[in-house]
Amino acid sequence: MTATDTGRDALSARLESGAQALALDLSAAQRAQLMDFLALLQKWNAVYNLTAVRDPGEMLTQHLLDSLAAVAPLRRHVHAAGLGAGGGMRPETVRLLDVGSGGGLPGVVFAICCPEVAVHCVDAVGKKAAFVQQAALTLGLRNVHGVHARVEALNARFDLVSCRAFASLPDFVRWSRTALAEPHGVWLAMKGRHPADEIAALPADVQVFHVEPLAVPGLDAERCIVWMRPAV
Ligand SMILES: C[S@@+](CC[C@H](N)C(=O)[O-])C[C@H]1O[C@@H](n2cnc3c(N)ncnc32)[C@H](O)[C@@H]1O
Repeated sequence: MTATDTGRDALSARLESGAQALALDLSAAQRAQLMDFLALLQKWNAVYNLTAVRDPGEMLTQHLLDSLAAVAPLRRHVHAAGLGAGGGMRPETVRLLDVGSGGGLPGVVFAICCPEVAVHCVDAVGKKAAFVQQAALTLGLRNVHGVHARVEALNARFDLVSCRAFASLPDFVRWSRTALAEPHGVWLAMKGRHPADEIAALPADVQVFHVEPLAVPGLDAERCIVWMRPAV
């Protein structure tokens, strides 16, 4: 066994215990894809400028586990809203747009954990979208698409529009509004501490229907999801 194998085994054990702490049901194949995605982020970070985090253990906590913390809430929403195969109301594939996805966070993690969701990772920087496209090919993820565009320029519509470390809530909803399928579409914004000021600055036609606290295993920091929808 090489030192690289040992490192991967240790990270893999941390991923498994993190998933357990999040009560996340992941198959062995999904855990392997997450580890392979982490390896791709590490390998190509210098070329594509994907993240300021360089240490693999830090990448695991700050990127993978942080994104994984939002998976159970995403699965719950997809199920409760009757989206996705077998959901009855809208049996076709669920469409999610991850705005300012960078190296595919959280979009690629969502796609690995939720195969019924077609994830489009949009970024204004071409090489980041190219990395996501390449990662999708390498990992065999047919439900991931890397899109090089500014979100404001998109014409397509999505059932869910997510972001992480992207912009203030008012800018996020303003720039992505035309990409949200109405009336059922929702925004899922991953944030640090409860962003009361940003919520207060939202336009009147956007309603926050839930601010959901998240606990990231191994991270002593506040995290939440701000769930929003168009106000009727
Ligand atoms: C701080 S990074 C966050 C990347 C990733 N979501 C993460 O959590 O690591 C913000 C990303 O938003 C992208 N971006 C900024 N403005 C954008 C726009 N109008 N449309 C699409 N992407 C944009 C940037 O290129 C950058 O990759």
